[in-house]
Amino acid sequence: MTLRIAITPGEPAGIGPDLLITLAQRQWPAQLVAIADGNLLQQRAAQLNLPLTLLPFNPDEAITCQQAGTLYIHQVDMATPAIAGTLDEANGAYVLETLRIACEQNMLGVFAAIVTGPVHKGIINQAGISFSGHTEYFAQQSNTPDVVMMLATEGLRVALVTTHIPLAYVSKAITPQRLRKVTEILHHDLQEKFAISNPRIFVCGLNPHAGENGHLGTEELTTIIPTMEELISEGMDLIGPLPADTLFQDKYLNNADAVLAMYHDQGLPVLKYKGFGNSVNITLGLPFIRTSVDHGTALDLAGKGTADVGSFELAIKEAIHLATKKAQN
Ligand SMILES: NC(=O)C1=CN([C@@H]2O[C@H](COP(=O)(O)OP(=O)(O)OC[C@H]3O[C@@H](n4cnc5c(N)ncnc54)[C@H](O)[C@@H]3O)[C@@H](O)[C@H]2O)C=CC1
Ligand SMILES: NCC(=O)COP(=O)(O)O
Repeated sequence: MTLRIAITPGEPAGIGPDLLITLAQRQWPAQLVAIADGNLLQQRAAQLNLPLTLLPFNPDEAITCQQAGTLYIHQVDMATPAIAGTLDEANGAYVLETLRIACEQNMLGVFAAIVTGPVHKGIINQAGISFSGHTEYFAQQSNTPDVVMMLATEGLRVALVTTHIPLAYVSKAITPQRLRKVTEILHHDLQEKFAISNPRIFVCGLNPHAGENGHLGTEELTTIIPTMEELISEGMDLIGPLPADTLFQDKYLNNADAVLAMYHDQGLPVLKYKGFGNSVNITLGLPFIRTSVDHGTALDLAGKGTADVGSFELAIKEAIHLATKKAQN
């Protein structure tokens, strides 16, 4: 069965378009539909000296595998032409519109998954649109109250209890309800999406040394341990809370199906140190499959042809893999 995958290249001044054009030089076992401005892709392909034939996307046509050097295009007009490496807030609404269409069309079943390239959160906000990330945006657009950001590389999966919020708000955001919901979604998706029958999840503490019995912070005693005890009594295999500074060692990781970190910069630096360029970001709990890259817009590399395609490639492959499994079930 051939599947149809929506791809949003993200910020037009960043490396997302470059990476998509580079990856379109090969044949894919799925139909890849870029939701983007075709003029941007043609202009960037010329800048990178790569051939690109854009084929108008028609959802009523039969789904065929992607041929090398081609991309299907669902046209969304930019407000102004993009210059590689130079952000322009005039295109903030365009970026959001590509995400909105991708979400809507996935909800309607036109696509089997969404793969997103990197967006620049700052320039979207500068354009007057409140935006903290794809994860939160897709949750809101699909009316999903709780979703989980998980990044995965060979040998390590890291999921986050909180995502794109200021550090000052993290403690308050780690409520028993949120921790329970995140752990349930992670546990469920490790079973359903990754075929792990009884997932073992290692849980980080929030405070240094996991609070040192309340002497260095109390969230472990008031929230994390009681919630974990409840979930363990319901049958989950949870270990922790362990001090985050010593959790990420093979002794634990060799027996872990995932690590649950309390906040963005607790878990992701370790994941990216291990596998930057070879990691994929997967949103768990959404009503559709969504994968993404492990990196940002890398404006310093846009238009130069030197950006590493590894993570974008993995994001497309993982989306095809997850969507194929879902279709088979
Ligand atoms: N999936 C997404 O939409 C993501 C978006 N971002 C956004 O990207 C913007 C820039 O963020 P930064 O923190 O500067 O991170 P960044 O990932 O864009 O750049 C950090 C460093 O990594 C390098 N780098 C990034 N991707 C690379 C690649 N594919 N190949 C080779 N080198 C690469 C860059 O050249 C730079 O030196 C921010 O607005 C951030 O919010 C960040 C992460 C993910
Ligand atoms: N650090 C991950 C990141 O910024 C990408 O998040 P999202 O846009 O996929 O929600």
